[in-house]
Amino acid sequence: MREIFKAYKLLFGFGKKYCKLLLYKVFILAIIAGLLAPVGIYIDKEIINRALLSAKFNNFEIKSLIPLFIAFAIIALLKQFLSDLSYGYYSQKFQLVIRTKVRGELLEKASKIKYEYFEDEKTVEIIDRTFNDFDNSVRLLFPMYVVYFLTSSISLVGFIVFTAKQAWWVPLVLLLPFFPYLFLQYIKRYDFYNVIEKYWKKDRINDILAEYLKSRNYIREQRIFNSFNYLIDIYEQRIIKRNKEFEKEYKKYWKDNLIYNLIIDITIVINLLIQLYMLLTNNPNTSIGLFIALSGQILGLKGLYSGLIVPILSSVRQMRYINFYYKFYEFENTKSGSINIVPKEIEIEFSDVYFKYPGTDKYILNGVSFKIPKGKKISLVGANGEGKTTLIKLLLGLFEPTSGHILLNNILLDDYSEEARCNIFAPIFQDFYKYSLSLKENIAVGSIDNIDNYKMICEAAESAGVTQFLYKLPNSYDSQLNRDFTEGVDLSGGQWQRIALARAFMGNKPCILLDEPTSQLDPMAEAKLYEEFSNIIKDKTSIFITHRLASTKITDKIFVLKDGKIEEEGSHDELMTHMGIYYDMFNSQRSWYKEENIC
Ligand SMILES: Nc1ncnc2c1ncn2[C@@H]1O[C@H](COP(=O)(O)OP(=O)(O)OP(=O)(O)O)[C@@H](O)[C@H]1O
Repeated sequence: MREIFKAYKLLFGFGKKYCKLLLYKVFILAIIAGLLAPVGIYIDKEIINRALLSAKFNNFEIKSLIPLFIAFAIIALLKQFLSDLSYGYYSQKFQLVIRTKVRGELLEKASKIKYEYFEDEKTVEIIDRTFNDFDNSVRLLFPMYVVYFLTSSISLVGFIVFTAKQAWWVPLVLLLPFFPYLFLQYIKRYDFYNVIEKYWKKDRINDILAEYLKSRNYIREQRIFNSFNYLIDIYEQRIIKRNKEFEKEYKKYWKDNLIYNLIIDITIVINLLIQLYMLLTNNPNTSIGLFIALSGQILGLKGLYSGLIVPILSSVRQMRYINFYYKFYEFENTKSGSINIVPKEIEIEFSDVYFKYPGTDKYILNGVSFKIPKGKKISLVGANGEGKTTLIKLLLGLFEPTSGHILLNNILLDDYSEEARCNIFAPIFQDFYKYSLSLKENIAVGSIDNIDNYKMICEAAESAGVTQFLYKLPNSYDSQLNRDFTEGVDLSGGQWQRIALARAFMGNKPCILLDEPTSQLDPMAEAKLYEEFSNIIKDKTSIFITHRLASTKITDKIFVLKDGKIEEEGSHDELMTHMGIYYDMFNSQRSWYKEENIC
């Protein structure tokens, strides 16, 4: 219960902050809607009693009934109007506020939390559900449940007032099944919600599979490999299995509901009989009018009960989603030190760095130590999965070392502010993002502060060779990329890679980190880029991850990563003389090139 109050405090806080008036309007509306029930009973009673009286004495006077008829019509219309206003308008409006303002707050928080939360399944669930389920829960909790609960409570009070006048025990009979009904519903429904929760993980896996079946990038491969039917089969089998399990739960739920409904139905009959008894025994506070008016309401007792119970019970379920919101806000923000200066030159030092990914036991880095002097360029090589990209992620502060230190110009990396770090490093990963934005924006994301610096964007594009295909684009730098929009243009992998490179050249950052920057370029383009590279990166400190060992020649030194350690270190010639891992790797590639030449 405390959690529910806490959640409503949070929601009313949003309401107060973003739409104060709406908050008040909802409460006023709910109170009016609640009052309509007892007022309706009174009006119905009066109309029937007066009509019967007139008929008895044969002096039917329509005039005296007109105000009552008008009130009757107003109540009937108002009921519908208030319901539409509440569920059709206020509810949507509040959700829109949540979707825009609160989601904006969530996005801002997401931009600050440590990157590691996006790579751990447990925390990914929290992020996913905060974004997807939270605003839906909010819509239900407010205004829906609030209106539902307030309206039903006030209606019930009206009911109690009318029936208590007949005899003190009549409202008790009315309320008698409420508590066992609430209790049974609580236990069973709670179970049912627990079952639903278990399916989140399975549903997520299915959703990911469904995404493969409808997303352009995946469909191409499925067509080529003809794996479409196989994936559809898996998807269908999973869904059928899930639905069967779910069906069992629904059946159980339906059976339980039969019992609840029976309790309510028996209550309805008992209360109707009580009203009849009151009428037949000439109870002074009963009349035919009241009997008919109350009977109508008693028949709707189920709605009244669910109006009281559903908001309470469903609120319990919604708390799970609201809890995701709290957990999300408990995520630590990326550490940001106090040093705001961006040095012109950077020296990088890893000192005995150990690292394992959060939630895993295996050390990916096992005591890595090295130093890259200012302005020097190194190649980082090693077999797949040796931890090259991981090392870059650590250098960027996306993850923190499990132990050991990373220093920039002899200062701990953590001591630099986040902003400074962003302005020091220009990283390009293998899986860089292809934004459905204009070419200009796609380049400028590398240093978004320079989005309007046309000269810088052009220079970055020139350095990365983007200008070589610029003439093919319909609107030059303003061309929309990707085919998500009708006017969008598709580019080749190599062309995209050049754009990604251009991002790295934005903002004149002192340290460039390139993770396989030329893997998609054709050999001539790659060779040319290497030629130009020294000029482009000039005095910048650079780390160059590559599997094409020929490219290591443009760097000053080569580090070979093996079993989480720098196993070899030196120039190309030194490592070749050493005849270790690098020597073997280089020779295997050399022989491959030779064979190809022979062909
Ligand atoms: N978020 C993560 N959680 C757990 N393990 C991870 C995560 N990301 C990567 N790994 C693991 O870390 C190891 C190193 O991965 P990394 O991408 O750094 O290798 P790499 O040397 O860059 O490989 P490649 O040459 O294939 O790009 C791999 O075994 C990988 O499975």
